[in-house]
Amino acid sequence: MAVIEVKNLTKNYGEVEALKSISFEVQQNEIFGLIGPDGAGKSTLIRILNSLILADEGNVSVMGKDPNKQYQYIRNHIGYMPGRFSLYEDLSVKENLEFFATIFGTTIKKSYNLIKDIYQQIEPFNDRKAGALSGGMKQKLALCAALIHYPKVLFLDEPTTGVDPVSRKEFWQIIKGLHQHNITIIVSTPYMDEADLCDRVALMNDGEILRIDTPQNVANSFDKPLYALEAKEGNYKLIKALRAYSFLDSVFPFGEKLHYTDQRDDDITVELKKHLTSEGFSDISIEKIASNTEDVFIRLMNNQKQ
Ligand SMILES: Nc1ncnc2c1ncn2[C@@H]1O[C@H](COP(=O)(O)OP(=O)(O)OP(=O)(O)O)[C@@H](O)[C@H]1O
Repeated sequence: MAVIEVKNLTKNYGEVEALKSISFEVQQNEIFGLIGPDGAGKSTLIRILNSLILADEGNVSVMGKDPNKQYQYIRNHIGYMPGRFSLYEDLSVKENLEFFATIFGTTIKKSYNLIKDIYQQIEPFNDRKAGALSGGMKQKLALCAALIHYPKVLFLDEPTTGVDPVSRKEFWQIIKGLHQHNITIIVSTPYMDEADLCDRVALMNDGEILRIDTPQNVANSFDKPLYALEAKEGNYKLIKALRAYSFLDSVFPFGEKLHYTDQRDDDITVELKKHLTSEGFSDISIEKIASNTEDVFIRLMNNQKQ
């Protein structure tokens, strides 16, 4: 059964088209990732699903309810962790949790089974003011607060943005652990590597969904042979030379190398090396590689611009 159904959803802020007629479904107990850069429309989408803002057009159903009309039901049965820390900095860890538990007519004790793995990590700081916690701890507290009423659906808006790599990894272990509690999770992130940790992802850019699929299918959907390139002269000169090459299909920086596709589909390694040598490049390395989610995303975004 689909827990979330979105059909032709549109949202504008004045001239800005934040969501351009998007459609998708999220199934029960999925970890569904909204992957995309700043401004893609992820927060807008999450806020509409949460009943915090209204859509301009389209149909939305969350747990079978319309966020415009049955927002009280939705708010009682979802958990929401906004992008910015939104708890009370002047209250202690325990006071914050007790406050949110009271709002939902529950207690920390009643929710303990669900939150214990996370809560145990912040419990030693129970009396510390939330404002004095480290970034990773604040994030765990916010997650506990979002879970305090045993939500059926959990929305996490960029929970790992600005978080150090170790805390990011820990946080994803926690998300995975929530799976066993039968909670459907919608998580947004600008980090492409986090796509692989979701069951399915929607790649979003500029108010549109460019692709929805499992991370494996997305990564495998690159439609051309892909090469990683480098040369002693450096990426800047190499990109310039490749842009002038008549067989170029696409080239973009990727980590310390360049990722390159050619108009020809047969193996061009020897041919391209010869060409770059004739252009004065040395220590040239050209390697045929497997694509990943980021390659596919960059390609889809480039196609979207054209
Ligand atoms: N309240 C608002 N008023 C005007 N424009 C807005 C408002 N909220 C968002 N936007 C614009 O709508 C577009 C989508 O923004 P949104 O915040 O949904 O994207 P996002 O993918 O969550 O990215 P971010 O990480 O920057 O929040 C952006 O162009 C943004 O500037």
